[in-house]
Amino acid sequence: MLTTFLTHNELDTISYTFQAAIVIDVLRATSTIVTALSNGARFVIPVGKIEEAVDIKRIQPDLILSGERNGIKPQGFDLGNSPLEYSEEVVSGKGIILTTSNGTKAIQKAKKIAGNVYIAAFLNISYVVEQLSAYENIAIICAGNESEVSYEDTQLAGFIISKLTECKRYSLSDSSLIALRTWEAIRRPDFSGTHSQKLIELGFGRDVDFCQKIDVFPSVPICKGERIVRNLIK
Ligand SMILES: O=C(O)[C@H](CS(=O)(=O)O)OP(=O)(O)O
Ligand SMILES: [Mg+2]
Repeated sequence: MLTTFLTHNELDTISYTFQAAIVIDVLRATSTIVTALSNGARFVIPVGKIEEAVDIKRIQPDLILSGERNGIKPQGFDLGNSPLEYSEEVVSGKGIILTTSNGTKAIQKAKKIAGNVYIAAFLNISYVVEQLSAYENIAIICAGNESEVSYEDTQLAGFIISKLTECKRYSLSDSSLIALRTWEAIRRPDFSGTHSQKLIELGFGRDVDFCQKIDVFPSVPICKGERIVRNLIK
């Protein structure tokens, strides 16, 4: 069964569990996590609140404190939520604390409903599908924007469902069918939604271009305890 959640707020009332969950926040948290780990970061700690992130940094000052609120890097933070900031020179060998508006909250909620939690972006989609095809009962979690559906996240969910159902027979929830049909209508990333526009207005147009790239990084981040680590695909 493939069950899709179109926003992270939908997880608040879930009382059942899944073998695996995949978290999608194309703009921009999961694109940033995939990029950071692929560029050699040792781990990412996803955190819901700014104060929590700052507390971790106080105890472990060597970690990079990063994230955003309203798209912008909070005062005193080392990095924002732009994947392009997470170059090899900046993150290689480092641990990162990340707090964002939606993505890191979605990851924390995913950990409550599944033992195996993976992180997806267009940047690593085929590698994600390879890992997921081992499971029968999968939650596909789109972060969305608070309780609003995100167009890009829904497209990627549909792309993943399209690839998974090519290799195996799965039942689809209605939300999975909505995501699949959204993807099938275009069959390429279409970043014409409101979030892309907002990021372009904030000066992050290059992020919007970058996050549309497919299969740039052969790695699938996976949650291990409080950390997200790189699962290198050979
Ligand atoms: O930084 C982002 O892209 C968003 C925040 S906003 O929608 O731009 O305000 O955060 P995310 O948690 O990655 O969706
Ligand atoms: Mg988002």
